[in-house]
Amino acid sequence: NEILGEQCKAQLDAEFGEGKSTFIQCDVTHGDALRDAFQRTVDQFGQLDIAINNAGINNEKNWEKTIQVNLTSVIKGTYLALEHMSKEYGKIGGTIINVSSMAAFLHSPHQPVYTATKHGVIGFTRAIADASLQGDYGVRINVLCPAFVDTPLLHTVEDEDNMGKFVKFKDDFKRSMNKFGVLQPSLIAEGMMRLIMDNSLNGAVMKITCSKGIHFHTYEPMSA
Ligand SMILES: NC(=O)C1=CN([C@@H]2O[C@H](COP(=O)(O)OP(=O)(O)OC[C@H]3O[C@@H](n4cnc5c(N)ncnc54)[C@H](O)[C@@H]3O)[C@@H](O)[C@H]2O)C=CC1
Ligand SMILES: CC/C=C\C[C@H](O)/C=C/C=C\C=C\C=C\C(=O)[C@@H](O)C/C=C\CCC(=O)O
Repeated sequence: NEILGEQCKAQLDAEFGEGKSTFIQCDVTHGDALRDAFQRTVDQFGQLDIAINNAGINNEKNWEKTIQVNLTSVIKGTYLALEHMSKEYGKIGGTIINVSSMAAFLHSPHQPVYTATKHGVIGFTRAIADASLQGDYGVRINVLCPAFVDTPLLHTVEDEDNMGKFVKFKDDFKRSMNKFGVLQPSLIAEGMMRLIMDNSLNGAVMKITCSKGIHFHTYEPMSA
């Protein structure tokens, strides 16, 4: 989103001075453009320390696009970040955050493909985090699962262009939002900072909800 991206850069320039940030417009589903965005970032700032694969859409009509953005591009973004961070590539380490959703824990019958992508982000992130540990990549990789957040994405549940035949269930969504509440983006940012700053976290599944705030999902240890 070039308009919001340039606005964000202007805010950062005002706060931190010119040259401390850059905005690179890129469609994450265009592999070469995504690779180029990572390379231009490293060319400008010298190294890559933190990567957050956040782009996401809600489109049950064009569900193949939803898989491309929400899952395939998160996997591609993770692999590209590892090329610039991992000791296996002679780099110095770093940290990656992939954005899933509480939809992976409390699925909605009205978003079957969105739900599938968010489950996939958790599974991939936990697995690649283990690979990073066992392979001594020097990279911590964690996943963040927000509940409903007050952003434009939330309003797409009312659009037939996004929901297709599931738009008739939009009142169910409103009931869920009333039941579970709607978070502010600032709390999601707080969760991201915690994942970035806590060096003990790798393969963690952070959940952020109105009822429990920032907390972590725990899995039963795998038994033989
Ligand atoms: N808003 C909510 O209730 C929740 C959102 N999430 C997740 O949070 C993440 C961020 O979404 P929000 O900020 O809520 O929505 P948003 O719609 O405000 O932001 C999504 C961003 O992704 C970008 N984007 C979409 N497709 C893209 C593409 N092909 N290439 C590059 N950028 C692209 C958009 O330009 C936009 O800046 C998403 O992964 C979403 O699934 C997770 C749980 C709850
Ligand atoms: C297109 C935007 C639509 C949805 C955005 C988002 O990705 C979907 C969220 C879906 C579900 C949200 C659920 C919220 C649940 C809570 O707030 C919890 O308090 C409910 C209690 C337990 C959940 C189960 C668990 O924690 O394992």
